[in-house]
Amino acid sequence: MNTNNIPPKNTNKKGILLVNLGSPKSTSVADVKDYLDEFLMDERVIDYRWIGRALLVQGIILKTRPAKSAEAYKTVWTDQGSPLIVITEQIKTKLQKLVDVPVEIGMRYAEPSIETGIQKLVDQGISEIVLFPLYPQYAMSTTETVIEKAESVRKKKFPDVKINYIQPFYNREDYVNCLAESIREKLPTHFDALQFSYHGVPERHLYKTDPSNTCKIDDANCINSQVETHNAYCYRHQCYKTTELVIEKLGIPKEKVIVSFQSRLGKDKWVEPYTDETFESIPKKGIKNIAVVCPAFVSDCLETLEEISVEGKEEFLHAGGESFHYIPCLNDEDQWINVVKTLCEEKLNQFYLV
Ligand SMILES: C=CC1=C(C)c2cc3[nH]c(cc4nc(cc5[nH]c(cc1n2)c(C)c5CCC(=O)O)C(CCC(=O)O)=C4C)c(C)c3C=C
Ligand SMILES: [Fe+2]
Ligand SMILES: [Fe+2]
Repeated sequence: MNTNNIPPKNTNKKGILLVNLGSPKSTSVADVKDYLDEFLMDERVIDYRWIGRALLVQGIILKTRPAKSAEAYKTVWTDQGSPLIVITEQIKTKLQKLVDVPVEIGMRYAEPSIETGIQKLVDQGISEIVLFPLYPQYAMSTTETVIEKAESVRKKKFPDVKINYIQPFYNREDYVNCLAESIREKLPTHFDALQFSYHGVPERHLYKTDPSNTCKIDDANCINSQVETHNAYCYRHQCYKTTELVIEKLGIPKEKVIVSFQSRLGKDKWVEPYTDETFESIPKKGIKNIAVVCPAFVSDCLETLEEISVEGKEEFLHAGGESFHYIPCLNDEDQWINVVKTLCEEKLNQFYLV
């Protein structure tokens, strides 16, 4: 019996699961179609009732998009596979050298799945997992669907496993410092504007996930909101907050900064301004030399390497722009891996407190 009031040491084996979005198995049209089917049939991505979602995704989008997306994937694919998965593996390898618990990766869509990742940890005797959704800002279509999926897998297949989830880190000082430093190192000497292009979401998602019902998608009731419950769940607020904190560290005035949202899909209204429209309009306003960074992504992927660095650049130059400088994501930079380590260790320690 423990008589000295010291809690018994928690000797359960612990591990880390890094979770990213996922990519198709290959660049074949069939594999891209399977991937898009799983991704877009997620009710937290296309949030229509099942029948509406199936009509839109399987009846319309999957008829033409897989072929187009497969061509795009071919332009970024590496000998090791999809950049997103290769880079997530690199993050894992570097993190593994810094922590004394096993690290695995899992993808929300396709393979290696979240279930595969948890299974690998369980096979090593682990029963307490820190799961890290690799998204700085919260969104229903990213953080929330990862947690939902992991909980459903856990309940069905691993009921004795405990999972602690790392929360969005969009405003953490260590993350902001590391992003600012990474941008500073890569900024060209001359630029008219630094553009922060975040992945877009439909405006409807913001209303849906706002527990405070106060978001009006404007400055006062979104960007500058002081309502904590709004701020904790508003993707748009968090994107603007990351931007504000990073440019403050960089000492770049607001007037030299553009925030925009990329990769919209379908006919719904998505969060504005749209990145592609910005690329087409700003050269006419005299902004001809830009640097672009994409902080919704921690690892480079199709949406940064093709949509921004190739297509976006073409759009901008075609519209009269003179220089377009893409700033890569944090990928496996050492300072970022240290932030990942700190976030994981904070959550690992919480297992000892319960
Ligand atoms: C970083 C955060 C992301 C959010 C928010 C997000 C929302 C979202 N995405 C789609 C549709 C597509 N996204 C696609 C690719 C893609 N999306 C993200 C991240 C977020 N998505 C990443 C990292 C990637 C790249 C994956 C890769 O393999 O490199 C695609 C597939 C590619 C294509 O066909 O263009 C689609 C489709 C929606 C509808 C949505 C929110 C509702
Ligand atoms: Fe996406
Ligand atoms: Fe908001």
